[in-house]
Amino acid sequence: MFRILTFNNISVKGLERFPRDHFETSSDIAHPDAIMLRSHKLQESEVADTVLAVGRAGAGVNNIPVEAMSRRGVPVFNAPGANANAVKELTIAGLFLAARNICQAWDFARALEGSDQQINAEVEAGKKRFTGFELPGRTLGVIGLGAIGVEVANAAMALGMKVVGYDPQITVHRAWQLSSQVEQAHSVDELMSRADVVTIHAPLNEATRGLINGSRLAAAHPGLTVLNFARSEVVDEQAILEALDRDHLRAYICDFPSNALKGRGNVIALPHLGASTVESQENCAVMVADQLREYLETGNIRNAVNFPEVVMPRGGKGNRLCVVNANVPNMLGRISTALAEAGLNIDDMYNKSHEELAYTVVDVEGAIPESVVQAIAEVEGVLRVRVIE
Ligand SMILES: NC(=O)C1=CN([C@@H]2O[C@H](COP(=O)(O)OP(=O)(O)OC[C@H]3O[C@@H](n4cnc5c(N)ncnc54)[C@H](O)[C@@H]3O)[C@@H](O)[C@H]2O)C=CC1
Ligand SMILES: O=C(O)CCC(=O)C(=O)O
Repeated sequence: MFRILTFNNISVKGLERFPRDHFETSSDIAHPDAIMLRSHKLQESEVADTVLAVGRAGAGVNNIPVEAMSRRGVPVFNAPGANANAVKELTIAGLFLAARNICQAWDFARALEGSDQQINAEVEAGKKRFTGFELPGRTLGVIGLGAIGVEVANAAMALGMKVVGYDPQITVHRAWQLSSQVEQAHSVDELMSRADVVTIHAPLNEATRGLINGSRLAAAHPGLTVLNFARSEVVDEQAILEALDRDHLRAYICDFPSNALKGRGNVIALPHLGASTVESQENCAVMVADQLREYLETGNIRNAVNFPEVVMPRGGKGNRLCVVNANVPNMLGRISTALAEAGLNIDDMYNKSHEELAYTVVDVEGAIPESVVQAIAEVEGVLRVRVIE
């Protein structure tokens, strides 16, 4: 029986991927084998020693202590692309809200009082305050051309915008998906100097914290609009507010409310709704549940942010040994020596590394004695050993 501890509202469609005869899922489990969560800050919870894997039913993993999990030999899975359409749609909605001052205009209209004739008079007199701009010909700068950024860039092209993108680590896969009309910026500064609207779709990490700062805003076109559906900390919020106060920034549209943003006419802060569609919640939960289940049952790893991709079909009738170790020379030799010394014949073997970690899966003929597991666990650099029968 595998026990999955859940945080947040995980789609039932995802939880149903765990067969009840050998999986238990609950938000109240003392010694879980895995954790499945959305935005819960795992840094604030104790992660039990029994945890073999963590699954983020979403894209961003800044709410998970990934490095600490790596040191424990625990893969952290996410769901690349599974919520990209949802975030794209909300980002494009944010673009329209900003371009046409829709929220401010709606507030104005909702507050109108008097007879219909009086309301109509106020509408005609007041509407000039909400004059907006159209998108064709305007330039959208997209920072981060991954699953979401590429979809936003392509959608903006279809709306007639010019699009300039910046991503120092764009993958070949994403580059193929991107409209060939999207122009490349070679730096954030270049992108900001060319854009009328900037949208950020990069992960939060030390390189992206405060990416949109005071000096970058000052160098941007007057009247710039910033869309942030990534994470609140990728912008320097104070610098955003100061640029809004100077009317240098036209609007800030984001998914991350805060006290400082409250009550500002040219700020729209949504309650972290980017991925909140039925479809996206299902896609993310199903994808991550499948990955967790496969890892627990077979040791195979798909879409872990801190581990290599290792998928080896299960061969023979023997045991499978899964070893997580530091990515240093001769580990593979020491694992296979320990197996050979115990007279165990290897059916199949797969070893791959990712940054400082390596992961080895070995199918052997017959059962692996506990003494062999112990010997491998004691090899310097081995972080975790697991036998799957
Ligand atoms: N508001 C919401 O509900 C949601 C927010 N997000 C946020 O959006 C982020 C992006 O999501 P995806 O597109 O699915 O991730 P992704 O991993 O597919 O794409 C991220 C892209 O950012 C690029 N990147 C990394 N560092 C960069 C830098 N310094 N400058 C420019 N680009 C950089 C990467 O090379 C990658 O291509 C997530 O990490 C998460 O923080 C994601 C889903 C929902
Ligand atoms: O699960 C959610 O609603 C948040 C999604 C998100 O921020 C992400 O996937 O990075």
